[in-house]
Amino acid sequence: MSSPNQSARRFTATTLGTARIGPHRECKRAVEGYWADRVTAAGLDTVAADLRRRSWEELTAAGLDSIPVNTFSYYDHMLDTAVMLDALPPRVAAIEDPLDRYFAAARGTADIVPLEMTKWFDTNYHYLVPEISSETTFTLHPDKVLAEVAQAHGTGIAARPVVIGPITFLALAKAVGDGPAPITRIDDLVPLYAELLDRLADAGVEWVQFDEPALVTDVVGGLPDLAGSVYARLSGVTRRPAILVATYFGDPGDSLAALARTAVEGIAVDFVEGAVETVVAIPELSEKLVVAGVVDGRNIWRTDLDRALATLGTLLGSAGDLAVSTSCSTLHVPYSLAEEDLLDPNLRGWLAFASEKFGEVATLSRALRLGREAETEAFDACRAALAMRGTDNRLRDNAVRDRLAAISDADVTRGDAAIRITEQNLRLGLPALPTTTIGSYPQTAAIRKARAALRSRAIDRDEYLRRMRTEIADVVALQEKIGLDVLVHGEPERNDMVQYFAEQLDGFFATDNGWVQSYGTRCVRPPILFGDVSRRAPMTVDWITYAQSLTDKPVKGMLTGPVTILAWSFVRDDQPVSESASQIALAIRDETVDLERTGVGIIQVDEPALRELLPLRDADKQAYLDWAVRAFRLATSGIADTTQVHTHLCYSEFGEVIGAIAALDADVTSIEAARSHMEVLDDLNAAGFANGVGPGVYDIHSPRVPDAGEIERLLSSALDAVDVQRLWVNPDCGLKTRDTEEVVASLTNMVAAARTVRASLS
Ligand SMILES: Nc1nc2c(c(=O)[nH]1)N[C@@H](CNc1ccc(C(=O)N[C@@H](CCC(=O)N[C@@H](CCC(=O)N[C@@H](CCC(=O)O)C(=O)O)C(=O)O)C(=O)O)cc1)CN2
Ligand code: MET
Ligand SMILES: [Zn+2]
Repeated sequence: MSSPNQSARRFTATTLGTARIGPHRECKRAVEGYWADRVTAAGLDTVAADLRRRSWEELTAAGLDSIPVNTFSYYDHMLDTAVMLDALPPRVAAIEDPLDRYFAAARGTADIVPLEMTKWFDTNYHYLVPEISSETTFTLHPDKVLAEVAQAHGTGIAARPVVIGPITFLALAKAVGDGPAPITRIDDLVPLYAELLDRLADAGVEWVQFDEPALVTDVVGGLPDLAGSVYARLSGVTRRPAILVATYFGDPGDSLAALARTAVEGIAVDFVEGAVETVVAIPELSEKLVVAGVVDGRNIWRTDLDRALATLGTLLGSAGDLAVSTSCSTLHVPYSLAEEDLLDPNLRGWLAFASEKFGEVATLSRALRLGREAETEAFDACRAALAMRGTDNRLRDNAVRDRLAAISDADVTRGDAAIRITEQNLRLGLPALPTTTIGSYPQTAAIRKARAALRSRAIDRDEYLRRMRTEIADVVALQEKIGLDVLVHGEPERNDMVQYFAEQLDGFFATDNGWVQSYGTRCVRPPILFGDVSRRAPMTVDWITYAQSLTDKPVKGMLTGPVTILAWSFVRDDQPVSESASQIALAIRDETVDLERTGVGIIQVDEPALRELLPLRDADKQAYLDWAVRAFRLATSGIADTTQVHTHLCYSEFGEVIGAIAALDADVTSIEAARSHMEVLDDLNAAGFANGVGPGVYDIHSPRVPDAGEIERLLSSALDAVDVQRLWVNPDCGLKTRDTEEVVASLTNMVAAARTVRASLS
């Protein structure tokens, strides 16, 4: 096999990528400052350059000998790739300043609709979906990657630029207009990637990493053949760095053999997700560098070093050379345990955030080369911590297990849906086309400051409760003024719709500073699910009953569903996630029962993450949907048929889960539809769904205020698909990220539109 880079220095320890928000969310603050005109472009650049430098220094100091660069981003790495390929949509082309054009594509402006946002594989990270039309002409603009390489070389770093590969870029893009599926444009991209290789060689780059996580999925057909042909062509380029193709989030299956038959020098494989047998079966790998992802890049458990070293040992005979790595970018885990002062000391020993993972990678790499004896201390400490975890009595709660064992089909089934809705209508007395919102109202600076003040003890619990009640009273009054039919309390007391519940459940730990990017500048602190789950006390009852005491209109009880709590937490690796989901479902079920007991007539159980956990391979999907639906039904079947259950889903490509949405059997389902023009309603009908539905009538992710006319038109087209008795009127999602002025204007128009359409019915 002849390649220009057989002599490329093979590395031994790396990570596929790193977080970029900054250890204290410096990048988030700088970017939001730039949007608010408090920070200049130069100021932003300084913050970014400093974050990159600190990150590379940390990786080098930890002992990694190949450092990923170009993993930094002001917003999203798919968007960065679209910029690199000159594939931004024409509607932003008139914006001259490149940074402002970039942010316009990401967030929209008063009159520009942003790119759609969707989940990155089965994670809670969202990428911006590139739009490819038949008019899209790709050209190469490698400024960003070259600038990061130059910065890295300036600091003497062994930089390995990371770029999303052409297959994954196109597989995740969407066709607009009458354009064909983006993946059919692959032959237009390969020459640009070849040109990129040439430019990187000019810049003195030794290794480049092309990320191809699409290869572990079935998103488009024929991926193995495509992988073989694309990388045969790219590895045939005469002047180029060595190529590492990175697969992660699953077993690459047949794509691995296809890649191994090309002249690429390295392939990264996610061994946390299995794949050892796949590797062992491929003789061509004996000429490659296999970058072994044995340290979990997306969960927070301390690596079992003995087990990881054994896996590496198994691979030794199959790979030409082995480097140790995290399984994927550490984008998905917090920066460092060092920031967690309040963490339970036992638990701390069981965990590894990004910093600690880099240490594990280096330890394993040395142990692989020098023998375990060279790392005795690290292995001993690991064994001791894991032994402690194995015997911690908080892991098992027999009361919860006994309760679950006794659950029967009757416990996950409500009465006949048609009879339920008749009884609920009698009880609630709502008008046709009832208007409502999804739960949250703007999380204002005052609300967040109050919570920060409570944390720092600048105010006491009573003062905090008083302030939150004032917020609730304001939001209730606002909704009455706007004329909504079903009110909410506004969720001011929730730092996050998952963390809030996790903080009140046994079996979970929350972090102080465990921030992870969710999209753009928005971050979350996923709680750590470590043991059996149970509810200590009611979690929402006081807030909802307070809100209900202020109004005669119905106030919805507002809960997060078991699948979503699970999806947005770091989950246990010592039992099937389906079991954890059932345990959480029981806790939520207890809460619904308590809400009902206090007279609450409508309870919403949000499941926005239902689609996200869908397995990447077709073969695994049905089993997931079965347990996910059962968990939701377990959570919502403990109450009377006269209590109306709502659910809410967002950000979803509902296609493959539409049957599951129907199977949830909620009385009313609010669903994202504004951007897809109500098409989802036909799909729901086709799936046999006959319950109430609230297709979102405007997109809350954009600052744009919809006018009443456009909402009327959407409602009319919705009425073509569903009976008037089934249709609800609501936005796409919660309003927490918007400001009050936009919310008032949008909801006022929404209520006006509902009234107009209602009047036209009689
Ligand atoms: N977990 C989760 N995943 C989700 C969603 C979600 O709601 N939750 N929604 C979808 C979209 N994702 C989203 C993710 C985050 C946010 C979001 O608004 N995040 C906030 C943080 C929310 C939070 O945890 N707030 C805390 C801490 C707020 C904070 O930063 N406080 C300051 C101090 C307060 C101040 O002076 O402003 C600090 O700690 O420094 C609170 O309110 O208590 C942000 O990035 O700004 C929105 C949508 C999908 N995935
Ligand atoms: C991401 S789905 C959000 C649902 C939640 N009830 C809210 O309104 O914020
Ligand atoms: Zn939502």
